[in-house]
Amino acid sequence: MAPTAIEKNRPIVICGPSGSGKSTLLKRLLADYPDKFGFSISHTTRNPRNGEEDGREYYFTTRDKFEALKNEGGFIESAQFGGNYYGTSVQAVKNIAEEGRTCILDIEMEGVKQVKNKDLNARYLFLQPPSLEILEQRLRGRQTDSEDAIQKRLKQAKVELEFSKQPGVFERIVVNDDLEKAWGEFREFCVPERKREANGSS
Ligand SMILES: Nc1ncnc2c1ncn2[C@@H]1O[C@H](COP(=O)(O)OP(=O)(O)OP(=O)(O)O)[C@@H](O)[C@H]1O
Repeated sequence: MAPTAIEKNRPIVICGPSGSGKSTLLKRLLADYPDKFGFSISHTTRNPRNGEEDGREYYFTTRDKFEALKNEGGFIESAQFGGNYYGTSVQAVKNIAEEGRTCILDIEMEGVKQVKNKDLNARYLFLQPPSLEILEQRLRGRQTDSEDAIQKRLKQAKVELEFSKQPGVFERIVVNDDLEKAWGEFREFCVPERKREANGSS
């Protein structure tokens, strides 16, 4: 039987503490392979703003439809902000595979557990900072977080590092010490050699 889109284009879950370098590596991946990857489009019950299109920025939906899909287990995760629902549906991830792209899910620990409960055939990579001390330096260095936020992130990082050690959760752990080395390992996981040689056609 021919492989399904999701079997051919397995989604990639990237998880790692805040400040471990996920955005840095993902930015490089998308710049180097602009046609290969995609991000799923979220559902929302909020109204579209001027210029927003259904299926581009969001899948716009009603509360009733959102709740029905949620009750059917159609969401990987969902949350409420400002009185509106937002969520990532299983189908939105499958849609990226059907377009011939690999869906990237940049998610935290709870999200990883949710994805594992869905039939998404995902591959899981954990990005690990070299140490908590270096993670703290990097969080301070990027100058985007308050002291309070840094402390919260470090506390959560400890929980996530423990989680990453559980056997069978992550297929690959990349330590982001030297950036070039981490990039090489990250790219190898996301774009295995044989696919690079085939120029992305396999
Ligand atoms: N190997 C590295 N060596 C030194 N600095 C690095 C390295 N990798 C990333 N950084 C720096 O560390 C900081 C945190 O990286 P980044 O913002 O990519 O983390 P993140 O995992 O995406 O965080 P968040 O989850 O909060 O978005 C950035 O300032 C980045 O430039």
